[in-house]
Amino acid sequence: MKKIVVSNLTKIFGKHPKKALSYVEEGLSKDEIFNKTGQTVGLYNVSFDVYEGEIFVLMGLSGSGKSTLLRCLNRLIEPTSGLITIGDEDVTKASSERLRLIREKQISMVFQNFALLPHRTIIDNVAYGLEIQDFSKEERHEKASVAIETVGLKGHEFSKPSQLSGGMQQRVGLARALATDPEILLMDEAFSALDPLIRSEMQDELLELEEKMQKTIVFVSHDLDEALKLGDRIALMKDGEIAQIGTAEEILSNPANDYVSRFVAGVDKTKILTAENVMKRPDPVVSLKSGLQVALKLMEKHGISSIYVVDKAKRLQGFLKVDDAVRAQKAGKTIEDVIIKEFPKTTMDTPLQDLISIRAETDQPIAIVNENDKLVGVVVRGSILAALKTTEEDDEEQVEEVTQ
Ligand SMILES: Nc1ncnc2c1ncn2[C@@H]1O[C@H](COP(=O)(O)OP(=O)(O)OP(=O)(O)O)[C@@H](O)[C@H]1O
Repeated sequence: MKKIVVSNLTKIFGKHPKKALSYVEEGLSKDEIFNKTGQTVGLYNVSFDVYEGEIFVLMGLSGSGKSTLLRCLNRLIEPTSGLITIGDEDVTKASSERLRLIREKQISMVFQNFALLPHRTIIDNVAYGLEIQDFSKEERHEKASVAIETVGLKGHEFSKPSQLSGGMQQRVGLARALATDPEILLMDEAFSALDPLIRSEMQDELLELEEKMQKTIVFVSHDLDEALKLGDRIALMKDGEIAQIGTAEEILSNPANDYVSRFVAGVDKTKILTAENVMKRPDPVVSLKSGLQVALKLMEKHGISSIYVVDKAKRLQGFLKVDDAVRAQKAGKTIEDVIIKEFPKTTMDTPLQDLISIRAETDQPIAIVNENDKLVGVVVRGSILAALKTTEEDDEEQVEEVTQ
């Protein structure tokens, strides 16, 4: 279900957006527009949806418009034009009183610099959002304690922020955002100020928390690895526009243009892509009860030297080699007598790097099965090589393999 819908959002910084807008429409660059008008194009014609319960990452270089876009969602920055719908509500039309309520109850923000109040204890920092909502002290502390426990800071309730490490302070920031139980979390470079190890730990914890909480999260990051790790989907921004939206796999395996290709060029695809991204259809297969004759016919028709064998429920039973099948048929045997049951088999979420290791140890294609052991795909060497190539030109040279 769509939680946030952004349509044709534009933000021009400056007092005379109209002139700048007409220049953007003419195709002038951001710099040219600034030189001519003194106005800065923050965002131009941005549209995307965020689904309930997903982590949607806004990624891009410095100045590409990530923070502007994030802040437009709760109108900390006023859009110049366009529509933002949250749930059923058009946020661009919300009154200032309604906006206050939305920010208090529906959308929380986590900032890079933690933004904690230095003289307050951790529990009172976390309870801050509840305090403005006039909860009693008892209720505030009760809810804040739960949030503190959620982020793993139990025992630190009465410390002051300066007594905590950077990583712990950002946990407080997260707990404060969670304490009001918002539907949406906006996280602006929330982990960027942390040391790499702590940062990676926080990313893992956010993923774990998200699994339990199922909040809708919009996460700004300029770090590609972070975006790939956290994002269910990623919007890659360039000069105030969206260059591509997609899952990490989609962006890596099918970059929309040269800019995206260059942006993701250094990524180790073997850790991101999985069997699901590289497998091909297991076509054809033969069922156990069809018998050797049908199996041989299918192999001949498709020009293949082996075939997977499935049972009535399409569960994978093994595979059959053409030579074995011919010999068995002559000897009056059945598929069961010659079916090979030892073969590489794995699931759709197996990373490419593991597929490569499996493939290195065997000549057989790798069978990909679902949770019911049904054959859903097959990975041949050509599919792995093709996935590792980056440019379209390379793709044309795809190595074909006909073992299957
Ligand atoms: N208040 C402002 N007034 C004028 N220009 C602004 C303002 N805020 C942002 N901009 C400009 O809008 C563009 C987008 O900035 P934004 O901060 O959204 O980028 P960003 O991708 O978040 O960058 P960073 O990672 O450095 O924070 C930039 O050119 C920036 O200079």
